[in-house]
Amino acid sequence: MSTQTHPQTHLQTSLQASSPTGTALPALQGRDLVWGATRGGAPIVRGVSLTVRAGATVGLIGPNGSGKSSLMRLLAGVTQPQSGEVLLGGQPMQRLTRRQIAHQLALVSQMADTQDAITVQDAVELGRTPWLSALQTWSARDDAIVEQALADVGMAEKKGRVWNTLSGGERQRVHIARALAQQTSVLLLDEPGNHLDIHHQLALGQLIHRLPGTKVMAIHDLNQARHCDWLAVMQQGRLVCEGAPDDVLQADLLEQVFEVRLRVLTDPEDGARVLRFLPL
Ligand SMILES: Nc1ncnc2c1ncn2[C@@H]1O[C@H](COP(=O)(O)OP(=O)(O)OP(=O)(O)O)[C@@H](O)[C@H]1O
Repeated sequence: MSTQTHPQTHLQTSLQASSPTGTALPALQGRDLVWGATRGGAPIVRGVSLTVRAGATVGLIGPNGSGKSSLMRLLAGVTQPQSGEVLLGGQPMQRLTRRQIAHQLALVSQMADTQDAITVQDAVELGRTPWLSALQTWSARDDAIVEQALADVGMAEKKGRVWNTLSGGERQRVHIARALAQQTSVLLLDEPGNHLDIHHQLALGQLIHRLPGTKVMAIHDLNQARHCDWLAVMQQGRLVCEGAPDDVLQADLLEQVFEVRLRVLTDPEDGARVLRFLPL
């Protein structure tokens, strides 16, 4: 597979471009998205187009402040682009109701918090809200889905705990459980490993990759990003490169985008490649 670099970037133009789309309808698509122009300044998201194939796990990488979270919020329909559009399952998002969006897409955002004195169980049950109505009231199936989501993130034993007594990592796991309970075909995760200890980071990585459906996650750990099917690289509000992880995570790109020097090591035990980063 090849990488695709984008016209705005100074990065070297890539090999032949291959579409991440395949033949199926993309699960999620951003078209020429622009957002967040400050007075007299450049927009924060600057003409980003990204196609996410159904069933793919896409990693969004880039330095601090490059616009990953801003792009995630646009793709989730939480903020509206100043120009461009987002298509969800082929449908322009602006024509969908909040409930229709919530049936298809869940977002785990960074720094989401609440002051409400809710329990872990209450927080995860919120994930079922889009599916409830006067005709569709809470059922045993909803209980089972919530229970499974709590178990998936290892929070079942703490389901009675009150939100403000939880640690940062526990809160993050509850956010993820709430999104899992929403049972959508598209899951957007903004730095899901944030606050998690190494055990829970690995467990979460395995869980995310086991989950069916389409996943887009902003991620800082480039060794973990290698497990995605596709990587998209943000720099100064632009998507500057995308492709298969091993094609994207090359020394020249890492030097230009992250200002680090790459060394690739091999684990003598299983032959796995490990990326090591050094200052330039
Ligand atoms: N609502 C806002 N108003 C003004 N500036 C904003 C707003 N949201 C984001 N920014 C700015 O836009 C830039 C991109 O922010 P964003 O959070 O999207 O980056 P990021 O790539 O997710 O960063 P990080 O890796 O640090 O989480 C940053 O300089 C940030 O300060």
